[in-house]
Amino acid sequence: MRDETIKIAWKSVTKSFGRKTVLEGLDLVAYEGRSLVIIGGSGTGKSVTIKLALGLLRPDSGSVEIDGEAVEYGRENDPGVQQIGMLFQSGALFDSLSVWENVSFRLLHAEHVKKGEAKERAIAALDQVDLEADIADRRPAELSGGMQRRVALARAVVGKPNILFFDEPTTGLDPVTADLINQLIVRQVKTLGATAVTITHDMASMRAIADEVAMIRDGNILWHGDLEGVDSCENPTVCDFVAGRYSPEG
Ligand SMILES: Nc1ncnc2c1ncn2[C@@H]1O[C@H](COP(=O)(O)OP(=O)(O)OP(=O)(O)O)[C@@H](O)[C@H]1O
Repeated sequence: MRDETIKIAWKSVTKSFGRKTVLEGLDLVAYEGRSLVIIGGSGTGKSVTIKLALGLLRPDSGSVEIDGEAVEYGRENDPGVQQIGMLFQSGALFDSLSVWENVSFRLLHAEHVKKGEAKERAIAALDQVDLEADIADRRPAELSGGMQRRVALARAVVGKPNILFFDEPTTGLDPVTADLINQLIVRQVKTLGATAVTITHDMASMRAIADEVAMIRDGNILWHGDLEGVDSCENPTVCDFVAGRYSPEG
């Protein structure tokens, strides 16, 4: 039986930038312990949808709720946000910091964990993504792109969050490395029992990660259903999008 507890709810969310309306009354839910993948054309508002849930953007109207409580704009450093892990597009590591300092950045600077303990926890998180402790003192620039992405994943999970956001986690990686990242993401989501919300243009990644898929179009959710519904073509526009077929409607 599926756990139908709603973890994150976007409720009639509207968001414009200048005269451009990006989200127009968007309704979406992410269920506890499930992995939701958001797809849609470029510039349709996928990143904006996640940024609203992180409190990095404020909706013009409507709201985003986590565990039934409205997300407040600018609350990234609040204790409540500690339960959220985020993997940004292309990893976004700090070049001037060592690998372990990157992984434990939030532990050191927001939670004020002591250095020794923070390093131990960083090494444990690196182990979770199959990276050896001996890379902890290296700089990100010394690592391959795939390893950097794993470090970024370790950083997202080090605080044992119960919500994980992934923004284009496989962009720029070769298919084999992308597959490894997908597997590590699935493993982390399952180990933590987290609710995951992923944005991707990579349909192989969607298939590997998703329990559910939602497609954004024209400022709202065109379709939201189980991954199987994509393959059985419940919605022809979603089906065309996933198959990479141009559709004048889409
Ligand atoms: N801070 C901002 N200021 C002005 N415009 C913005 C801002 N953030 C997003 N936008 C605009 O909102 C629209 C949606 O952006 P968003 O990044 O959410 O798209 P996306 O669906 O994630 O696209 P992509 O798949 O190409 O990454 C775009 O037209 C973008 O230019």
